[in-house]
Amino acid sequence: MSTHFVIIVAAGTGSRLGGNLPKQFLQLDEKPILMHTLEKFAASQSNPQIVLVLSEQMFALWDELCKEFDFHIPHQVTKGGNSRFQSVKNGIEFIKGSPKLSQESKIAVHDGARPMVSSKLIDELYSTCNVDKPAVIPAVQSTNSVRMGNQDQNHAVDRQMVWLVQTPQLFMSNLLIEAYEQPEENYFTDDASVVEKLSNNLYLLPGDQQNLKITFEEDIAIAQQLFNKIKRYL
Ligand SMILES: Nc1ccn([C@@H]2O[C@H](COP(=O)(O)OP(=O)(O)OP(=O)(O)O)[C@@H](O)[C@H]2O)c(=O)n1
Ligand SMILES: C[C@](O)(CO)[C@H](O)COP(=O)(O)O
Repeated sequence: MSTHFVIIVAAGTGSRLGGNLPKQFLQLDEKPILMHTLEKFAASQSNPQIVLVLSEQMFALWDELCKEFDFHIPHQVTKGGNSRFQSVKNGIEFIKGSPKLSQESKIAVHDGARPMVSSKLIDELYSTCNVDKPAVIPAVQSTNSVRMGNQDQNHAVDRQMVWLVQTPQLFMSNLLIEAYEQPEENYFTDDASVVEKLSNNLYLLPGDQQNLKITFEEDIAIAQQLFNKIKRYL
């Protein structure tokens, strides 16, 4: 059976949230956000090898947190870059050194700042990705009406045609590796936009409204409410 991988990018500074520590190290439901994210992959049936991309300055902090929270999920750490693109690229370079990488391997790329991802969604994504669907992207539709343009000039668009993209994004290894060989562009805001240059075969799989990205301070409060709700049903 071939080995699959996930690159969890967590080398950002969290400038929109602010504070002394990057958001992925802040606590949610009594442990650092990033630990929730890794736990979801470890609990999935896909059970990918986890490559965690951290800013080099945060290596020591992460080690301390793992000891403090008795966190033992197996993972390998590599250093991040100055942009999300560069951090993913470093994660790919790390995987390229693995003897377990093969043509059949699937590589997911996930934001460390999305701790609410479900193991069910992770498994759906890994099992949908194959040679015929080499790029599988979770996405949800807008519950708001959508307009395109600027403040002065804008027009309504059919919201059925608009998809809000999430992570983890799943790729056959050779496609992702080749896509990340191209130079970085400003419009590369996710991995689908990088892969799009090589392939227009991007499949959208229904994502999950709860799979929110912690971006602003209020997102932590929303995520905590979701955790509380989940625990009430356990
Ligand atoms: N140089 C970077 C920038 C971002 N990321 C990661 O990419 C994910 C999505 O990025 P975002 O939510 O924008 O995080 P930040 O860049 O940290 O936030 P901000 O844009 O507010 O500074 C995060 O898990 C973040 O840690 C990364 O690994 N390396
Ligand atoms: C990758 C991503 O989460 C997909 O929605 C998103 O593009 C990241 O954007 P950010 O501005 O780097 O948070």
